[in-house]
Amino acid sequence: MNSTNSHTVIKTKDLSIGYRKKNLVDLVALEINLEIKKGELVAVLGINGAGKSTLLKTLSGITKPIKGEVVIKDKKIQNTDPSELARSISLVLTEQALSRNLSVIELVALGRQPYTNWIGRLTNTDLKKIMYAIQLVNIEDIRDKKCHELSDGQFQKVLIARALAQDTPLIILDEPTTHLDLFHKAYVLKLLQKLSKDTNKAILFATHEINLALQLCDKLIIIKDKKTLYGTPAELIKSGAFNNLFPGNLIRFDNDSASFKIKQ
Ligand SMILES: Nc1ncnc2c1ncn2[C@@H]1O[C@H](COP(=O)(O)OP(=O)(O)OP(=O)(O)O)[C@@H](O)[C@H]1O
Repeated sequence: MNSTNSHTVIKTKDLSIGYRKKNLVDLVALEINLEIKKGELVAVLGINGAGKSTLLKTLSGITKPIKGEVVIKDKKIQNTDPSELARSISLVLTEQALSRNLSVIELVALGRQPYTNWIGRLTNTDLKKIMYAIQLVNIEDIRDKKCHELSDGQFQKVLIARALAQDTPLIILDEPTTHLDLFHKAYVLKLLQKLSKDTNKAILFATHEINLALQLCDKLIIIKDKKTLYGTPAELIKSGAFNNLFPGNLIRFDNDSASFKIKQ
């Protein structure tokens, strides 16, 4: 296997993703070749059912590749044990059944699980990382609230703080702006952009907020018709990647404003 550049956080080689049922393979996308580096903010885009969640699940080791490789720290993900993986990738799934009865600080502290001993006792280093994560996301004022008392936007920030406390080189988020209003969508994605630069972590997220992703991300992964395109927003716009992203004639991509418009 070729060794990765020291700035590479995760890469794939001829990766095919999908689901196996008995002897049948349901292929979602194929020949995915991408490389995400430290400090990069990368969005996965595509219409409903294109395969965004499947890609994130495969990159985080939850779903096995159908073919090809996912490589983290020069090692295939299949050969990485779960505790090592938990120190490499933190995963934020908005719909996950997390106890909303925990306080904010307790939920953020769960991010330290990969490092704590079997009774889960937190060391001073753990506490420092928890407080630092809370400070980075600017939620000091709600740290003692119960999670069920929070708005969706506040809860999303708490989940991001938990991922930061886990202190991994890669954070993966599946639709982190679902249920948020336009202001909070922009706020959360701008926060992710700032965190990627301030902490030098790679942050990868799936989203339907294409206009915001075009403005904020370093790179974009587009999944369409089982194929992926990977590049900077400028490269993808230039190659016409957005022109046929959606079916029909309802919306069109406007190159000048780099955004989608309703066809009048
Ligand atoms: N556990 C599963 N088993 C079999 N097929 C699945 C499974 N999960 C998803 N799929 C199928 O894989 C395809 C891609 O689904 P996926 O959830 O990855 O898309 P998505 O781009 O994240 O969609 P959305 O934007 O609606 O969340 C779909 O056809 C879906 O039905």
